[in-house]
Amino acid sequence: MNQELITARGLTKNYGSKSALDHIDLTVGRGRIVGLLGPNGSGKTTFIKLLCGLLQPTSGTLEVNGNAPGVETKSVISYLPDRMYFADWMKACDLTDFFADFYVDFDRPKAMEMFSALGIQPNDRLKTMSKGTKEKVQLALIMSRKAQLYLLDEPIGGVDPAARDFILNTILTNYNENGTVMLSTHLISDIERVLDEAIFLQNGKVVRHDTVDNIREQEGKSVDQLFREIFAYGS
Ligand SMILES: Nc1ncnc2c1ncn2[C@@H]1O[C@H](COP(=O)(O)OP(=O)(O)OP(=O)(O)O)[C@@H](O)[C@H]1O
Repeated sequence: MNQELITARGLTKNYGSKSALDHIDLTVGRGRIVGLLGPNGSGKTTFIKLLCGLLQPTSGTLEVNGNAPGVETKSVISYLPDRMYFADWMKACDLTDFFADFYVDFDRPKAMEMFSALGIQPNDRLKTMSKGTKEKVQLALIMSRKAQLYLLDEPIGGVDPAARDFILNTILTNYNENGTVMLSTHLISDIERVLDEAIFLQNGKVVRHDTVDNIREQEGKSVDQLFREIFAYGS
């Protein structure tokens, strides 16, 4: 198992004449926490959906664990989409049943523990919860799988700053250590303390992929500062 977890070669995705990802080459190893960073429309969600097998590349190749996204890779990926996909009438505890049925790697006691730490009542229905609480429920479920790759599309967008810290600590302490977490976000200053690596996307191209330590050492600035410079309007 020494191959890279993610390998993209010349990965390109077009929507009609619009190019969302343009000849991406990158590799990501195991046990990493990786930030997928870029302005609106830079291709973050498209990349995540390609990894999940929800979209097919227009050209180039993409592999997770040496396999093109498909049935085999789906069983090792735990995916938090950018919007809620559960029916509103479901209770938090119904969702744990659902996950237990679907995923052999789901750890129900862990999910219940996380619900409790996040102040989520298992018998509450989603429709009675605030947007941020629904996000916490989803994240607790997603992180309670023992997956190899966690793909989190904007996991902390809707939650308050105190909950953000708690969620980031949850990500740090609760995921499978040999697994990799890739998360897209605009809240870079909030998340950069947990990141090992950052991938900067701009107009569907990787403009920088480096470890956070290298960025800090070589640039003498935080990832958030570097992002603001690279993507400054009018620059
Ligand atoms: N279904 C679609 N049909 C046509 N164009 C699309 C579609 N989905 C995305 N795009 C375009 O592809 C580009 C990349 O979109 P994507 O959603 O991957 O970006 P993003 O970095 O996730 O953006 P955001 O930060 O706003 O969520 C954008 O120009 C977007 O308009």
